[in-house]
Formats: sequence, C-alpha cells, structure tokens
Amino acid sequence: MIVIHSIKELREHLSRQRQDGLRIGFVPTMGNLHSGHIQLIHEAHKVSDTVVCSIFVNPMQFGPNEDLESYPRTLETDTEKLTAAGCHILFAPNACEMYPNGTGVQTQVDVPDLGDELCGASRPGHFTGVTTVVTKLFNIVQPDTALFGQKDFQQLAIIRKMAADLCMPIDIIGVPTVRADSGLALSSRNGYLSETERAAAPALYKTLVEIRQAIESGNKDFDTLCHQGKQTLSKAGFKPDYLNVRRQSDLKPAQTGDDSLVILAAAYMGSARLIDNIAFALNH
Ligand SMILES: Nc1ncnc2c1ncn2[C@@H]1O[C@H](COP(=O)(O)OP(=O)(O)OP(=O)(O)O)[C@@H](O)[C@H]1O
Ligand SMILES: CC(C)(CO)[C@@H](O)C(=O)[O-]
Ligand code: BAL
Repeated sequence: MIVIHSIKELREHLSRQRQDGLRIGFVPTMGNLHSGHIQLIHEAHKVSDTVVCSIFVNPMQFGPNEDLESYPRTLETDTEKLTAAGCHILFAPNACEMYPNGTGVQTQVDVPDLGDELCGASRPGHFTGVTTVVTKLFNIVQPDTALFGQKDFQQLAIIRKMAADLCMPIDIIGVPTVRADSGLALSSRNGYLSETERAAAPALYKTLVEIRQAIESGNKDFDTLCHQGKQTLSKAGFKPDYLNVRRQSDLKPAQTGDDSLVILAAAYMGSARLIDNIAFALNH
C-alpha cells in the first residue's frame, strides 16, 4: 500500500490508474480503524480495481465543545490494518493540506432539510462539515464508487442526496453495520468507554431491536414506544439525545401507513456519544 499525504501526488498517481482503465473505489474515514471500516474496504474490492482509503479527522465537522482534540489518531496501526486488508492507497492529508486558508473562509456544501434534524439538530453545522469535506475528497479522488457505513444512516442519506443533487458521477454504496457479539455497533468512540460502560452499552441496540419487534407485532404508537425506549436507555446508564422512528426515504417522522422505516438513536454513555439505527420493512 502506498501512503500519500499531498493532494498533488495523489492526483498524479490516480490519473495514471484512470488512464489504465482501472475503476476506483473510495472509503473515507477518520481513522482509528476497526472491523467496520475494514468491511468497507472488503466491499470496495468487490466493485473496484484500485481501493483508496482516506484518514482525515475533519475539524469542520466538530462543534466547539466536541472531541476534536481527543479523537483517537492511530495512523501506524491503521496503516497496518489497511495493508492487511489489501487497500492500495491511503490518503492521509493534514489540516493545512485540506484547508490551506483555514475552515472559516472555506466554501461550504450544505444539504438542506435532511441535515437539520436528528444528529444535525444536536450537532449544528456537523453535516455541513461532513458534506464539505466529502465533496473535497470526491473532487480529489474522483472515485467511481464511494462506500459509507449504514451505522451513520443520516450521513449516508445526506451524501446520497448531495451526490444526486450536484450530479456527482459517483455510485454511493451503503454497507451494513458491523457489530460486536453483544450487538454493540463498532465505533471509534467505543474506545472512550470504561469497562462498566462498555458492558452497559449494548442496551442501545437491544432497545432498538425491542422497538422494532413491537412495531412488527402491530404497535404503531411510535411516540410512546420511543418514550419508553428512552426510559429503558436511561435505566441502562445512558443519557438519551434522541430516539425516533422515521421513514427511510426522507427521514421524516413515520406515519401509520409507512412501510420502510428506520429507528434511529443517539445517546451518551459517559463522555461517549454513541449512535445506532435499525432499518426494516413492514409487510402490511
Ligand atoms: N460498525 C460499523 N459498520 C460499518 N461501517 C461503519 C461502522 N462504523 C463506522 N463505519 C463507517 O466507516 C466510515 C468512517 O467512519 P468513522 O471513521 O467516523 O468511524 P466511526 O467508528 O463511525 O467513528 P465515530 O466514533 O467517529 O462515529 C463511515 O462511513 C462510517 O459509517
Ligand atoms: C465521512 C467522513 C469520513 C467525513 O469526514 C466522516 O463523517 C465519517 O468518518 O463518517
Ligand atoms: N462517523 C461520523 C463522524 C462524526 O461523528 O464526526
């Protein structure tokens, strides 16, 4: 695997690959890689010839009181994991390379509506930071395909809309969430959990499963189910941020007749803000 830090060098390298007719698959990450990220690399292999992964802890998507400084940076072990997974190119720019004039004057890409709710409501400006950096990365890499995890369901929906609205000629692929045996979704932020918190954290997924089962059994009182789910999370030691049943298509509140649903939650366990979701179809 080649490790590249500069945009110019990456462009030169990839333009040769494109001239050779190779299809480029791209996996953007913030590093501290786990099996969820590696699954994205494996899926990228299936649809492309050259697999590019980026590692960039993007300052533009962190709020002023969030964990930008403490976010785990583990480039050496990440490089080893990517090499073992057969990734061809790691692009690891620094903040000056991505934002030579700083983030304050950076042109922004904003996906209205979808980006304002759920995580967008709790983390103002977060998705503008995500869509801006993903646009820049797409323009740098110019991939045929880009792969994102379904764990970040809202992010995936926003990136799909951005790519469609801005006519980006890139296939966006969503990859199912990789979980620990306990059901806990793998996430870099699980590293913030103490042993006791880690033992309690699977309650997040368990609560989502219970709500799905209740809905599948015919309970359509989504508000009450979510209210009870938040109480369950609190009892398990979480501080819930949101827990909602939404339509998959536009992430608007689900109505009784909707059949493609997603239950989304964000909750704090100690200092870690964890997110998870379950998407499912109802047969009426
Ligand atoms: N458990 C997982 N299964 C599948 N994909 C995942 C998983 N966790 C993260 N991803 C995907 O990996 C990509 C990079 O995510 P990121 O580097 O932020 O990792 P993360 O573990 O989600 O970290 P964070 O704790 O910041 O949310 C995103 O597309 C994300 O959806
Ligand atoms: C897509 C992404 C790499 C953009 O910084 C980030 O939001 C993430 O890791 O999900
Ligand atoms: N995986 C989403 C990146 C973030 O929380 O900033």
